[in-house]
Amino acid sequence: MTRAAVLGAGAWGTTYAAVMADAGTDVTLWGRDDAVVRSIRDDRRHEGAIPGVELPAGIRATTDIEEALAGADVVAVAVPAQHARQIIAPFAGLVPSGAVAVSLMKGIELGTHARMSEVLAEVWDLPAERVAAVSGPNLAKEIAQRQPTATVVASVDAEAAELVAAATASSYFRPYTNDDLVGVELCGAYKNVIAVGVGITDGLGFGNNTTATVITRGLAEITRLGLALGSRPETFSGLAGMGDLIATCASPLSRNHTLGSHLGQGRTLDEAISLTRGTAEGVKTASAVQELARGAGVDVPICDGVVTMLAGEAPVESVIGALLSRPRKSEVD
Ligand SMILES: NC(=O)C1=CN([C@@H]2O[C@H](COP(=O)(O)OP(=O)(O)OC[C@H]3O[C@@H](n4cnc5c(N)ncnc54)[C@H](O)[C@@H]3O)[C@@H](O)[C@H]2O)C=CC1
Ligand SMILES: O=C(CO)COP(=O)(O)O
Repeated sequence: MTRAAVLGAGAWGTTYAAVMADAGTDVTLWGRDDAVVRSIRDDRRHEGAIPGVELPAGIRATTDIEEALAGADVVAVAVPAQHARQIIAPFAGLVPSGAVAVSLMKGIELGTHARMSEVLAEVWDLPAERVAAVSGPNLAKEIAQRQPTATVVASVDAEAAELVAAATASSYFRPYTNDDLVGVELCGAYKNVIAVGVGITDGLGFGNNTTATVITRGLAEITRLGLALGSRPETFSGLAGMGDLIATCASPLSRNHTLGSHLGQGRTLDEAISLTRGTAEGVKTASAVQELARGAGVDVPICDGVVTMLAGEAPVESVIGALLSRPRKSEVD
């Protein structure tokens, strides 16, 4: 039986541990908060992150990192992307050699522009074939209720991807594998920026045409940047690309979408953050993606607009006006 550790007992770490337990994997969930861990262990609940859900009996929960990592074949990490490096660094000597480290996170690190699997590999000194990322249309609350969905397990190593896929496959969760790690991670991080943008237009009261336009042109710029970074074109029309954009940009469960809609309704960024429960990665990742795109010489107008609106540097209406009045061009260039 595969043994797994999931680090980070927020909405996604807890849900992913539940998926693993339902898939028959021997899973231990590590969290820093004693009360949360006790509630998961004793009451099979995490009301703060996934209210109303009874977790499977198979999840062990602990605040003891050594206990969580002992003998793990798979180590999955779900903490806020901008803090991941600092959170996981102390565990370097405890990750079993040969384990596959999996990023469940959807962000790009500010300053370094590193993808989260790169952070795991660097901090834990892992070879590329022991690193993977999971990304797709995976709103935690729906999955915790065992609603059907699919996801993508990406790794340059087919065996590593298959190990992770097998450890999570169940009657409601279908993992596909993909060797385009760069593309899959870029999609997961960048869709959060686009979801903030869609949220803003929702908050302004615009309808489905606007949503579809931002999603579609958002996908065009994600694809443009991804291809410049060496990704495969097919990844962007897949589950991690179009699939996750649809889920996140359409759902009120999305924290990025929710945060954007508060901004569109005229709230400040601080107000929007405090009204949005949980981690909205798009806020910091927007600047990281913008810098990454500048370095690659790629035009990312929606991301630029989101960065400007998040910084409060111009009224949202004028940023949208500027986007619409850019010089006309061919759709397919
Ligand atoms: N919630 C969702 O539907 C999904 C989230 N993700 C990604 O998963 C990542 C985590 O998101 P969520 O679990 O939703 O966020 P969350 O805000 O629900 O939970 C974050 C967790 O990280 C923990 N944490 C923060 N600082 C810590 C520290 N210093 N040491 C230990 N733990 C610490 C918090 O206590 C919390 O339990 C993000 O990158 C997000 O984009 C990916 C797919 C779905
Ligand atoms: O990644 C997600 C769905 O796939 C969750 O989106 P939010 O982080 O915006 O809630």
